[in-house]
Amino acid sequence: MRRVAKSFGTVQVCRDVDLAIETGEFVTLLGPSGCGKTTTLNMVAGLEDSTSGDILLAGRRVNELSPVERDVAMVFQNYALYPHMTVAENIGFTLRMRGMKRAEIAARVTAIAASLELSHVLERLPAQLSGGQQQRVAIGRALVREPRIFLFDEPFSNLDAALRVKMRAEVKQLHQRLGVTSLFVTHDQEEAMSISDRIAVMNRGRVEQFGTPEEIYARPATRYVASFIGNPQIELMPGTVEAADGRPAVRLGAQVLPLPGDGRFRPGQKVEIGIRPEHVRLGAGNLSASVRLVQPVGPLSHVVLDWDGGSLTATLPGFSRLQPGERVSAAISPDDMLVFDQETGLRL
Ligand SMILES: Nc1ncnc2c1ncn2[C@@H]1O[C@H](COP(=O)(O)OP(=O)(O)OP(=O)(O)O)[C@@H](O)[C@H]1O
Repeated sequence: MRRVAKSFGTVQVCRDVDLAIETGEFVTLLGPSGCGKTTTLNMVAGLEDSTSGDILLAGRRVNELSPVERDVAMVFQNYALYPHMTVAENIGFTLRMRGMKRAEIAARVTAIAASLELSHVLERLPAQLSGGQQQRVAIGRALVREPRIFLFDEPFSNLDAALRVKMRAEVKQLHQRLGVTSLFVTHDQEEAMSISDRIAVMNRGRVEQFGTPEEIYARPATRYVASFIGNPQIELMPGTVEAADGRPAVRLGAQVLPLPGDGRFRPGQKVEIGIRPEHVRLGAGNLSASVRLVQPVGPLSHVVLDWDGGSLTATLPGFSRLQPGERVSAAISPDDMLVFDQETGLRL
């Protein structure tokens, strides 16, 4: 997509969306409700016209082409299976519409059903399937057409949490096997991180950052991206850069924490410091805090700390023995701190 914009009347919902998706790539549009993800996907699908800009598929402008001519396949939140047709008939439906021979349809349906582990339910009606199976039928129906691009609009949002995690893995494995270019929409950052080759983080109709899960997580371009990705959320604290013993440091309330000495910072600069929970090390360091809350989640414990600069969450391995009210000292390596310009929100 090149500089794509979309307005509904006077309301602009997408601006300057530039996304170059490689053939075979799995890309996710991630952002909160209303940020324009579905509208962007619909413009790729041809279900919605763009107000300006180019939609390109395999290098060709397709703005004027219908959804069918674009050769894209869409999987929606509600699977929209035909209730009176069997699984086999649902999967083969578009092929029958195209007038393909029965034997060829049967062969394709059999192959797709095998890859989606649906072979044993081919003669059932959708109502006789679990939610996950229905979802796989919907994917099978899209796959059987051998589309150029697969578009998914929050396909797992109607499933319970456990099934959602399972379906993520299934879709990812399917993509690894078949390599169909895919564009996936979700507001769930963990889903996006776990499934994508690259993620486009959207905010109010714009793409704030387009990168691999690691780039987005470890090197967020903006404060918004940093706070949207990560669970527990990154802790953000306003501070001012100063020089301590000739080295840059940041003052957060009464505490002073060293910053990397690579020339990125100047004294007096207003910044916002981002600290991820796994970067807070307890037991050594000059940040003195008290334990407010210990939340074990199995492999990890999230420990919420109070200090005079605010609160901070530390993620520790296993079951923490810390008690509420206990005093601890914490250290954060300068290289682990994400520093943003307070005004622009851009990472420095
Ligand atoms: N047909 C329409 N007419 C007017 N406004 C619309 C229309 N479709 C979407 N919008 C508005 O455009 C904005 C973006 O909607 P969109 O559905 O793309 O967001 P989204 O990020 O997919 O959110 P969600 O996850 O809630 O679906 C919203 O503010 C929405 O109200």
